Amino acid sequence: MSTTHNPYAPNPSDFISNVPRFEIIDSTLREGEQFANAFFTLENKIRIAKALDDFGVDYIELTSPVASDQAREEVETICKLGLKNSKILTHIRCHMHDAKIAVETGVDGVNVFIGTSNFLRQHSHGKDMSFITKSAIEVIEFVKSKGLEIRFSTEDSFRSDIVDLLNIYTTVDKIGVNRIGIADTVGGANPRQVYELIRTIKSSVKCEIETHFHNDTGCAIANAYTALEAGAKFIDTCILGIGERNGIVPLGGFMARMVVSAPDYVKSKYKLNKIRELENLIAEIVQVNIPFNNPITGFCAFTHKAGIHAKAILANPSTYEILNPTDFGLTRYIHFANRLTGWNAIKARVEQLNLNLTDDQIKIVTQQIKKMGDIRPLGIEDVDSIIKDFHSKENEIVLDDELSSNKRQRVD
Ligand SMILES: CC(=O)SCCNC(=O)CCNC(=O)[C@H](O)C(C)(C)COP(=O)(O)OP(=O)(O)OC[C@H]1O[C@@H](n2cnc3c(N)ncnc32)[C@H](O)[C@@H]1OP(=O)(O)O
Ligand SMILES: O=C(O)CCC(=O)C(=O)O
Ligand SMILES: [Mg+2]
Repeated sequence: MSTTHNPYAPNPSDFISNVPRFEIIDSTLREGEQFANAFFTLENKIRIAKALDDFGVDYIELTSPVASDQAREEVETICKLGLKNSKILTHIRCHMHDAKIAVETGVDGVNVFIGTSNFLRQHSHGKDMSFITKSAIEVIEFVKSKGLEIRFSTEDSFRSDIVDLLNIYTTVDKIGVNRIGIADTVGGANPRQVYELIRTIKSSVKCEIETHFHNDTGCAIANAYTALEAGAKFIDTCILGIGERNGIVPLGGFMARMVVSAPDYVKSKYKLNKIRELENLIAEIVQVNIPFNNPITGFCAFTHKAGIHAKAILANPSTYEILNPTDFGLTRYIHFANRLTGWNAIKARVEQLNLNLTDDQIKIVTQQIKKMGDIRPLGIEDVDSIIKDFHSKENEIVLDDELSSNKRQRVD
């Protein structure tokens, strides 16, 4: 027997990795409010905050209280909910005006940001690095003096000069911040760039690292995972990934990634069976459908179709599943009403229908199903009626055989 390890055929346990004990900063009520379709009433904000708390996210980030009178009221109201699991943050510009309002709202901490790339320095706030550094120090010291958590983030970190980044991060680290934030604001970073930047920054600061990945190029979850491998601890998420443009790391998809990499930690900390409820809640409020290929909750995320897959799934679901639907309170489904089906899947259906057919008979009826599946899409009723017809005809043949053998016996 060969003992060569095949790297393309890992066991489920081969996906477990040594990522740190990460924490989730869910920004559905901040970044998510920047999603084109989002209009959150106070009542809905409370529903979402309570649902996120129940799921177990570590932090909930709220829209700046400076955005509007109502926004401020919402921050104050959510801070008074007395959530059990989640601390409350608000997200403000690196500006004393915003900081003074934020610290009065009752939040546990403040997430401060300012753009450091040439694009943002020229076209957003127009400030140079020395002004940014001065404002950062002033705001951080002020928020700390109020006894609140403080995170300082550079917006558009991946298009910022590395020397500027190291200077600003080491400066704020020396003053003492809870976290620094690294943001892929335009969603252009790839996992290798994420690994390199976070490794470099991690080796220069003592504080923890939070990350914020946009999904413009489809790398958000992969980048979040790589950030953890590189030493980040906090990941920003939104339910269904909603946010500015096409959004950021989706909470559910990120959980799918992490339950494979750190199953004990994830299952003990977060109520995975609440993901569907959370996503349905947001989908309804922002009027979108859950994508068919969404991790975990897409309508066919646990549906197996081809005969080869169905046979192996019936023998051992892990053969073709890296996620176990029961971890999310869901069930798997075997789609047997199509021409790609095989006799093992049809046998399982015959057993469900409580009918008796031999394996050879099931192979014949499977061919009949495939013939019909060549002509048109099939429903379960089509397959069931083919099986039942076949079964009745086979029974008639048996009865005929029995009758003629009885007759023969009488003649004999
Ligand atoms: C990448 C991100 O998602 S960052 C978070 C984005 N979030 C938001 O924008 C929250 C909602 N925003 C708002 O309600 C408004 O934009 C406000 C209240 C913050 C500001 O409104 P306005 O004063 O009317 O300014 P406006 O939105 O047109 O422009 C942004 C202003 O913030 C300044 N600014 C932008 N980023 C920063 C920053 N990180 N730190 C300090 N100032 C900043 C800009 O210079 C500009 O000020 P200016 O008009 O004096 O030049
Ligand atoms: O505050 C941050 O770290 C991120 C802000 C943001 O939403 C972004 O840069 O896309
Ligand atoms: Mg963002």
